Amino acid sequence: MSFKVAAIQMDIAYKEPERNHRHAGELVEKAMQHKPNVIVLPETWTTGYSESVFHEITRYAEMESGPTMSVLRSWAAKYGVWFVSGSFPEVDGANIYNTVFLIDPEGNITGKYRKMHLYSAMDEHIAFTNGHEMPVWPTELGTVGMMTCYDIRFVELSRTYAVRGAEVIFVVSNFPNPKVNHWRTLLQARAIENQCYIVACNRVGAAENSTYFGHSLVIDPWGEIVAEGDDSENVVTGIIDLSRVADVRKKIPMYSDRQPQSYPRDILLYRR
Ligand SMILES: NC(=O)CCC(=O)C(=O)O
Repeated sequence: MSFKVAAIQMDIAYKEPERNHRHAGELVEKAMQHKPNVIVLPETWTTGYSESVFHEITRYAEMESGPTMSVLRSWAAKYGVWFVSGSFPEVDGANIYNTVFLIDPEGNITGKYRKMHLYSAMDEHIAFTNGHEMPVWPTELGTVGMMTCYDIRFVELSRTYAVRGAEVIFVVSNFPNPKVNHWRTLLQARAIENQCYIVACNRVGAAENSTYFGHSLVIDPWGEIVAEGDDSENVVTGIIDLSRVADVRKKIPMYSDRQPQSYPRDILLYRR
Protein backbone atom coordinates (compact mmCIF):
# COMPACT_ATOMS: atom_id res chain seq x y z
CA MET A 1 0.00 0.00 0.00
CA SER A 2 1.44 3.37 -0.94
CA PHE A 3 0.18 6.93 -0.80
CA LYS A 4 1.31 10.52 -1.36
CA VAL A 5 1.93 13.10 1.35
CA ALA A 6 2.13 16.87 0.85
CA ALA A 7 3.77 19.03 3.53
CA ILE A 8 2.88 22.71 3.22
CA GLN A 9 5.87 24.69 4.46
CA MET A 10 3.94 27.87 4.93
CA ASP A 11 5.05 31.39 5.81
CA ILE A 12 2.86 32.42 8.75
CA ALA A 13 1.56 35.98 9.17
CA TYR A 14 2.47 36.85 12.74
CA LYS A 15 -0.57 36.97 15.06
CA GLU A 16 -3.05 37.14 12.15
CA PRO A 17 -5.26 34.02 12.30
CA GLU A 18 -7.77 35.13 9.66
CA ARG A 19 -5.07 36.04 7.17
CA ASN A 20 -3.40 32.69 7.84
CA HIS A 21 -6.69 30.86 7.22
CA ARG A 22 -6.98 32.56 3.83
CA HIS A 23 -3.36 31.95 2.91
CA ALA A 24 -3.42 28.30 4.02
CA GLY A 25 -6.53 27.85 1.86
CA GLU A 26 -4.58 29.06 -1.19
CA LEU A 27 -1.68 26.73 -0.37
CA VAL A 28 -4.02 23.75 0.14
CA GLU A 29 -5.42 24.44 -3.34
CA LYS A 30 -1.86 24.50 -4.67
CA ALA A 31 -1.02 21.26 -2.81
CA MET A 32 -4.04 19.57 -4.40
CA GLN A 33 -2.40 19.96 -7.82
CA HIS A 34 -0.03 17.17 -6.66
CA LYS A 35 -3.02 14.88 -5.91
CA PRO A 36 -1.92 13.97 -2.37
CA ASN A 37 -3.74 11.57 -0.05
CA VAL A 38 -2.71 13.53 3.04
CA ILE A 39 -1.84 17.18 3.60
CA VAL A 40 0.27 18.34 6.56
CA LEU A 41 0.41 21.90 7.95
CA PRO A 42 3.04 23.31 10.37
CA GLU A 43 2.91 24.02 14.11
CA THR A 44 1.04 27.14 15.38
CA TRP A 45 0.13 28.11 11.82
CA THR A 46 -2.67 30.46 12.90
CA THR A 47 -0.41 32.79 14.93
CA GLY A 48 3.29 31.99 14.67
CA TYR A 49 5.38 30.84 17.62
CA SER A 50 6.93 33.36 20.03
CA GLU A 51 7.16 34.42 23.66
CA SER A 52 4.83 37.29 22.90
CA VAL A 53 2.16 34.96 21.44
CA PHE A 54 2.53 32.73 24.50
CA HIS A 55 2.09 35.61 26.93
CA GLU A 56 -1.27 36.50 25.33
CA ILE A 57 -2.32 32.99 24.37
CA THR A 58 -5.93 33.37 25.57
CA ARG A 59 -6.50 35.83 22.68
CA TYR A 60 -5.73 33.12 20.16
CA ALA A 61 -7.02 29.96 21.85
CA GLU A 62 -9.97 28.22 20.18
CA MET A 63 -12.20 25.30 20.95
CA GLU A 64 -12.21 22.13 18.89
CA SER A 65 -15.47 23.47 17.43
CA GLY A 66 -13.87 26.85 16.59
CA PRO A 67 -13.05 28.54 13.27
CA THR A 68 -9.70 26.81 12.61
CA MET A 69 -11.14 23.31 12.88
CA SER A 70 -14.16 24.39 10.81
CA VAL A 71 -11.97 25.45 7.89
CA LEU A 72 -9.74 22.39 8.17
CA ARG A 73 -12.68 19.99 8.26
CA SER A 74 -14.31 21.75 5.31
CA TRP A 75 -11.06 21.49 3.25
CA ALA A 76 -10.72 17.77 4.08
CA ALA A 77 -14.32 17.08 2.96
CA LYS A 78 -14.10 19.38 -0.09
CA TYR A 79 -10.92 17.81 -1.43
CA GLY A 80 -11.42 14.28 -0.06
CA VAL A 81 -7.98 14.12 1.60
CA TRP A 82 -6.63 13.38 5.06
CA PHE A 83 -5.29 16.33 7.04
CA VAL A 84 -2.65 16.44 9.73
CA SER A 85 -3.97 19.79 10.87
CA GLY A 86 -0.79 21.47 12.01
CA SER A 87 -1.22 22.82 15.52
CA PHE A 88 -3.12 25.71 17.10
CA PRO A 89 -3.92 26.72 20.70
CA GLU A 90 -6.84 24.50 21.71
CA VAL A 91 -8.83 25.51 24.79
CA ASP A 92 -10.51 22.77 26.82
CA GLY A 93 -12.01 23.94 30.11
CA ALA A 94 -9.36 25.75 32.11
CA ASN A 95 -6.48 24.42 29.99
CA ILE A 96 -4.93 25.44 26.68
CA TYR A 97 -2.98 22.87 24.69
CA ASN A 98 -0.77 23.04 21.59
CA THR A 99 -2.88 20.53 19.66
CA VAL A 100 -2.73 18.81 16.28
CA PHE A 101 -5.70 16.93 14.82
CA LEU A 102 -5.96 14.04 12.38
CA ILE A 103 -8.93 14.62 10.07
CA ASP A 104 -10.29 12.03 7.64
CA PRO A 105 -11.36 12.70 4.00
CA GLU A 106 -15.00 13.16 5.08
CA GLY A 107 -13.98 15.89 7.49
CA ASN A 108 -14.36 13.78 10.64
CA ILE A 109 -11.89 14.06 13.51
CA THR A 110 -10.02 10.75 13.79
CA GLY A 111 -7.81 11.83 16.68
CA LYS A 112 -5.83 14.56 18.34
CA TYR A 113 -2.41 14.88 19.90
CA ARG A 114 -1.63 17.52 22.52
CA LYS A 115 2.05 18.50 22.52
CA MET A 116 3.76 16.73 25.38
CA HIS A 117 7.17 18.44 25.59
CA LEU A 118 6.80 22.22 25.81
CA TYR A 119 9.83 24.33 24.88
CA SER A 120 10.58 26.13 28.15
CA ALA A 121 13.55 27.92 26.52
CA MET A 122 10.89 30.13 24.86
CA ASP A 123 8.27 30.12 27.67
CA GLU A 124 5.98 27.76 25.80
CA HIS A 125 5.19 26.06 29.13
CA ILE A 126 3.72 29.34 30.43
CA ALA A 127 1.03 29.31 27.75
CA PHE A 128 0.18 25.65 27.40
CA THR A 129 -0.61 22.63 29.54
CA ASN A 130 1.49 19.56 28.67
CA GLY A 131 -0.36 16.82 26.84
CA HIS A 132 0.02 13.42 28.48
CA GLU A 133 -1.45 10.99 25.96
CA MET A 134 0.53 9.17 23.27
CA PRO A 135 -2.08 7.79 20.90
CA VAL A 136 -1.62 5.96 17.60
CA TRP A 137 -4.44 5.45 15.12
CA PRO A 138 -4.88 2.54 12.73
CA THR A 139 -6.04 4.13 9.47
CA GLU A 140 -5.97 3.45 5.73
CA LEU A 141 -2.63 5.33 5.83
CA GLY A 142 -1.23 2.64 8.14
CA THR A 143 -0.91 3.13 11.88
CA VAL A 144 0.05 6.73 12.54
CA GLY A 145 1.29 8.84 15.45
CA MET A 146 2.08 12.55 15.74
CA MET A 147 4.76 14.74 17.30
CA THR A 148 5.12 18.49 17.58
CA CYS A 149 8.49 20.17 17.01
CA TYR A 150 10.52 19.97 20.29
CA ASP A 151 9.07 16.46 20.79
CA ILE A 152 11.56 15.16 18.20
CA ARG A 153 14.32 15.49 20.81
CA PHE A 154 12.59 12.99 23.13
CA VAL A 155 13.15 9.38 22.11
CA GLU A 156 10.54 8.18 24.61
CA LEU A 157 7.64 9.54 22.56
CA SER A 158 8.56 8.12 19.15
CA ARG A 159 9.60 4.82 20.75
CA THR A 160 6.23 4.56 22.50
CA TYR A 161 4.47 5.13 19.17
CA ALA A 162 6.66 2.55 17.46
CA VAL A 163 6.05 -0.08 20.13
CA ARG A 164 2.33 0.70 19.81
CA GLY A 165 2.53 -0.09 16.10
CA ALA A 166 3.19 3.26 14.37
CA GLU A 167 4.39 2.89 10.78
CA VAL A 168 4.26 6.61 9.98
CA ILE A 169 4.96 9.47 12.41
CA PHE A 170 3.85 12.94 11.34
CA VAL A 171 5.72 15.94 12.78
CA VAL A 172 4.45 19.54 12.74
CA SER A 173 7.01 22.24 13.51
CA ASN A 174 8.18 25.79 13.94
CA PHE A 175 11.86 24.77 14.12
CA PRO A 176 14.02 27.90 13.80
CA ASN A 177 17.46 28.77 12.46
CA PRO A 178 20.28 27.90 13.00
CA LYS A 179 19.31 24.31 13.85
CA VAL A 180 18.77 22.60 10.51
CA ASN A 181 21.43 20.00 11.42
CA HIS A 182 19.53 19.12 14.64
CA TRP A 183 16.31 18.87 12.64
CA ARG A 184 17.60 16.56 9.93
CA THR A 185 19.78 14.42 12.22
CA LEU A 186 17.12 13.94 14.90
CA LEU A 187 14.43 13.08 12.36
CA GLN A 188 16.65 10.61 10.52
CA ALA A 189 17.54 9.01 13.85
CA ARG A 190 13.85 8.71 14.83
CA ALA A 191 13.17 7.00 11.47
CA ILE A 192 16.14 4.61 11.70
CA GLU A 193 15.77 3.63 15.37
CA ASN A 194 12.02 3.02 15.02
CA GLN A 195 12.13 1.69 11.43
CA CYS A 196 9.21 3.86 10.40
CA TYR A 197 8.42 6.73 8.02
CA ILE A 198 8.76 10.28 9.30
CA VAL A 199 6.81 13.04 7.55
CA ALA A 200 7.88 16.41 9.01
CA CYS A 201 6.44 19.80 8.06
CA ASN A 202 8.31 22.95 9.10
CA ARG A 203 7.36 26.56 8.42
CA VAL A 204 9.41 29.19 6.59
CA GLY A 205 9.61 32.97 7.15
CA ALA A 206 9.99 34.91 10.40
CA ALA A 207 8.21 35.65 13.68
CA GLU A 208 9.46 38.19 16.22
CA ASN A 209 13.05 37.08 17.02
CA SER A 210 13.18 33.88 14.96
CA THR A 211 13.56 32.86 11.33
CA TYR A 212 12.58 29.44 10.02
CA PHE A 213 14.35 27.23 7.51
CA GLY A 214 11.59 25.01 6.17
CA HIS A 215 13.36 21.84 4.95
CA SER A 216 10.25 19.73 5.43
CA LEU A 217 11.22 16.10 5.18
CA VAL A 218 9.90 12.71 4.18
CA ILE A 219 12.24 10.01 5.50
CA ASP A 220 11.87 6.28 4.92
CA PRO A 221 12.37 3.51 7.55
CA TRP A 222 15.97 3.03 6.39
CA GLY A 223 16.69 6.69 7.13
CA GLU A 224 16.87 7.69 3.47
CA ILE A 225 15.51 11.11 2.58
CA VAL A 226 12.63 10.65 0.13
CA ALA A 227 11.91 14.39 -0.17
CA GLU A 228 13.29 17.58 1.36
CA GLY A 229 12.18 21.18 0.93
CA ASP A 230 14.35 24.27 0.73
CA ASP A 231 13.79 27.48 2.71
CA SER A 232 11.07 28.91 0.45
CA GLU A 233 7.30 28.69 0.83
CA ASN A 234 6.43 25.51 -0.99
CA VAL A 235 4.67 22.17 -1.04
CA VAL A 236 6.97 19.19 -0.41
CA THR A 237 5.62 15.86 -1.63
CA GLY A 238 6.76 12.28 -1.21
CA ILE A 239 5.49 8.72 -1.58
CA ILE A 240 5.05 6.51 1.48
CA ASP A 241 5.33 2.79 0.66
CA LEU A 242 4.20 0.89 3.73
CA SER A 243 5.77 -2.36 2.51
CA ARG A 244 9.18 -0.69 3.18
CA VAL A 245 8.36 -0.67 6.90
CA ALA A 246 7.79 -4.43 6.99
CA ASP A 247 10.86 -5.04 4.79
CA VAL A 248 13.22 -3.02 6.99
CA ARG A 249 11.81 -4.56 10.18
CA LYS A 250 12.37 -8.02 8.70
CA LYS A 251 15.92 -7.22 7.56
CA ILE A 252 17.00 -5.98 11.01
CA PRO A 253 14.58 -7.48 13.59
CA MET A 254 15.07 -4.77 16.22
CA TYR A 255 11.62 -5.16 17.74
CA SER A 256 12.17 -8.80 18.69
CA ASP A 257 15.79 -8.04 19.69
CA ARG A 258 14.72 -5.42 22.25
CA GLN A 259 15.42 -6.35 25.89
CA PRO A 260 12.70 -4.47 27.79
CA GLN A 261 13.08 -6.69 30.87
CA SER A 262 16.63 -5.31 31.26
CA TYR A 263 15.88 -1.62 30.71
CA PRO A 264 15.75 0.09 34.12
CA ARG A 265 12.26 1.29 34.99
CA ASP A 266 13.57 4.18 37.10
CA ILE A 267 15.15 5.83 34.06
CA LEU A 268 11.65 6.78 32.97
CA LEU A 269 11.08 8.69 36.20
CA TYR A 270 14.54 10.15 36.52
CA ARG A 271 14.90 13.92 36.41
CA ARG A 272 18.12 15.83 36.50
N1 LIG B 1 8.51 24.94 18.37
C1 LIG B 1 9.38 24.28 19.12
O1 LIG B 1 9.04 23.33 19.80
C2 LIG B 1 10.79 24.77 19.06
C3 LIG B 1 11.78 23.67 19.37
C4 LIG B 1 13.19 24.06 19.13
O2 LIG B 1 13.49 25.17 18.72
C5 LIG B 1 14.24 23.08 19.42
O3 LIG B 1 15.42 23.45 19.27
O4 LIG B 1 13.94 21.94 19.78
